[in-house]
Amino acid sequence: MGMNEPVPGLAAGAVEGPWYHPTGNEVALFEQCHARGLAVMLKGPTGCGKTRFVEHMAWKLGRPLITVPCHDDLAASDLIGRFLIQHDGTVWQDGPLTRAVREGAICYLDEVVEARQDTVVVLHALTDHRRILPIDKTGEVLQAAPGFQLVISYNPGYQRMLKDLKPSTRQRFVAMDLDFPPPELEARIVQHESGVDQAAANGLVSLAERIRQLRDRGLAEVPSTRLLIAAGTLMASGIPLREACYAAIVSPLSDESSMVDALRDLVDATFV
Ligand SMILES: Nc1ncnc2c1ncn2[C@@H]1O[C@H](COP(=O)(O)OP(=O)(O)OP(=O)(O)O)[C@@H](O)[C@H]1O
Repeated sequence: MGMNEPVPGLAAGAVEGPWYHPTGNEVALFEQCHARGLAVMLKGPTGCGKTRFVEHMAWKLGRPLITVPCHDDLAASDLIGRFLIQHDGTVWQDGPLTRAVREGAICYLDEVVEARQDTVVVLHALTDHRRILPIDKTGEVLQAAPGFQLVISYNPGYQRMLKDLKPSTRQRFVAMDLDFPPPELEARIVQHESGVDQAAANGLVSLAERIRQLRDRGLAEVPSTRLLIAAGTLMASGIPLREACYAAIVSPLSDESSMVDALRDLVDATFV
């Protein structure tokens, strides 16, 4: 989701909110962190439900949500704001973090480990008792409005050797581990999100279980709940089961022919 875009499902499903099925005690834990102004770090593999969880919690807590996808070019000014040159001078424009601080929104920094270290450091004064955001360029020091909460996501397996969060940053967050849900629950999620029938959802999850065992045998990324939902969506729209799995699970996971063959064999064994 891009910066500043509305939360999907919020307008359409405002009564029910973005659907999220808890996998443990994460809802109560998040609520307590929110009430006490504690920043949260969501740890977990790609596509396991971190973003959906934040969307759900923002809705549940009645706070606006401002999402920022992080990347290695993300500068502090992309978060805080900058002066824009106009015909009659310059005007200051708040960045997404500053807006969240002023509005008392939940600010979600997706894949924060991608951001430059000097960018991450601007978060520090917001994550302790001060709850302030100094804006050097305007000389302002903003006090975070009630309801402001910082949430970051972090995929511990991804690029582990290359990038990591500094301990001084990590220790400013309450960490919550979100992993793929247990099989029965993951099947329910796949069924709900894709509209596929129960038998096919169970099949997709047992396929995922088998493929996830290949993690240490040459498969860099294992299939996420998101991939299973994509395959289920194709199935529900009439694409034959195996074809849907080849397109939505096997091909996105690997380009290497021996691995692709092994994955296809697993698909064929699951959906005989
Ligand atoms: N517990 C859950 N309840 C409801 N839906 C879920 C749950 N877990 C996963 N999903 C589904 O999986 C999809 C992918 O999850 P999401 O986009 O939240 O992953 P993510 O962990 O934020 O991934 P990334 O790290 O790639 O951003 C969601 O759109 C949702 O359909």
